[in-house]
Amino acid sequence: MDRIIIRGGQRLAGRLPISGAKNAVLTLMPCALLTDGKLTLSNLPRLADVDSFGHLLNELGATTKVARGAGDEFGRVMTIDANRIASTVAPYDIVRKMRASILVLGPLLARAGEATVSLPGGCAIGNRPIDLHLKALEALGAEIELAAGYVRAIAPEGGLKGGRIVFPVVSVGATENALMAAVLAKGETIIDNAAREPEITDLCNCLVAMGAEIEGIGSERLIIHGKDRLHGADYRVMPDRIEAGSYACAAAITGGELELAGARAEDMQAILDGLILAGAEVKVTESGITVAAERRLKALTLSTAPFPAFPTDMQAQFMAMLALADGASVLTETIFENRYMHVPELARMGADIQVRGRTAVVRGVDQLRGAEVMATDLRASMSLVLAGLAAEGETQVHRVYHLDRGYERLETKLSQVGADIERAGGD
Ligand SMILES: CC(=O)N[C@H]1[C@@H](OP(=O)(O)OP(=O)(O)OC[C@H]2O[C@@H](n3ccc(=O)[nH]c3=O)[C@H](O)[C@@H]2O)O[C@H](CO)[C@@H](O)[C@@H]1O
Ligand SMILES: C=C(OP(=O)(O)O)C(=O)O
Repeated sequence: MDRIIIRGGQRLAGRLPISGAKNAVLTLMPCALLTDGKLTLSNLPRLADVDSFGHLLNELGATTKVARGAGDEFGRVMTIDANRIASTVAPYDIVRKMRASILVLGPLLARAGEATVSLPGGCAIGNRPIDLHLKALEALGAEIELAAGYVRAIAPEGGLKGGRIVFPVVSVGATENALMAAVLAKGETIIDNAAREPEITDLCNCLVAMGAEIEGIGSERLIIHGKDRLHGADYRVMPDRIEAGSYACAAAITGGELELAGARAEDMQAILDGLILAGAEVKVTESGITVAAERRLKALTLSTAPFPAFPTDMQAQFMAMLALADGASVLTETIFENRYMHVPELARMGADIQVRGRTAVVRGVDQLRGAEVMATDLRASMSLVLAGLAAEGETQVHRVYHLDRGYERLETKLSQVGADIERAGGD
């Protein structure tokens, strides 16, 4: 298994292009199942999850073609043709690699009238049930059965019917599945307490480009007027706000200055506010966002919550950054019950962090030291890379496959702005 080797202490400076968003592309790809036309996605990031989702779509009978993007620095173009759905079963082997596979449930059910998807199960950051996805589909008339580790959903005679969905808690994935099912249901669907993450807006915009009718885009109430059919479309994947936020932390933790080319400030205001409060300088330009830090950062108090608040997907990266700040920071994780797997690894590099329940107190230290550390999940891995960039000496981050799920060409991008970083094989 590959590892990443970082010799820390380099100040990062320069222009770093931001790729298409993982969490957007993973909900845009299943939209192809809603139409017999072709869906062409540009600004497609090179990520293991995109490959896995492509394999899943192939398994269902869709063809996927990938080409180089014109003018894009990294982005590619994928054309998905699900003219014929050959299977409505998403097998365990693919679903276990990528939880977002559950997002084929809504579209398959809406278009083919049935779907059988392996239950994704728990993962390192928490339990992650799918009860809200299933309740939402039931509200549209689906019958659901759980057996042998699979969820089987069947639409009523004549197809799904519009309905009323009120989410008791905000769920990104459940909102996505509900939306993708409702666009082909008969009549009107109202979704209340919908997630408002920018990736949901991206999904709505793509569905509208395919002929869907959705009111309230970007708000917590979505009203969908179902259509008999959707058509193909060309759609550009939004920039990755979490990748941009992660590299903003890389600029801040190394006392450097990075231009995050293509990043959109309106998608990540809470992240930028956090950086500014910590003492970083943030400039929004026409082509992206520039983040710089000249002095030692200051401690922060932060709590994760659904958009527009501070995202859980940035908690680990901020923790690494604050491990070197002046004073004691208090971070509270309210979304996932077990998202502190990076704490013991950061501690091995000299960080002073105490976790009590959902709250972590991070007392800034003067220096981190390189060490061999183990990545446990995607953002935990990034927090270790960030710590390694600032640490004295060499850091080896093992289990790099987590990073490959969500960061396109991490070593290339970071070495182009001055990091001493490389990928090495086998451990
Ligand atoms: C591919 C993708 O877009 N992943 C993102 C998505 O994950 P994902 O869509 O899985 O996250 P959710 O928003 O659904 O989860 C939020 C909370 O709701 C709970 N829950 C969720 C569904 C359900 O049926 N029942 C239930 O109890 C979860 O356990 C969690 O505590 O949003 C998360 C929260 O912003 C991000 O961290 C992930 O990066
Ligand atoms: C938790 C994440 O992703 P996923 O939902 O794909 O596991 C993430 O992107 O940080």
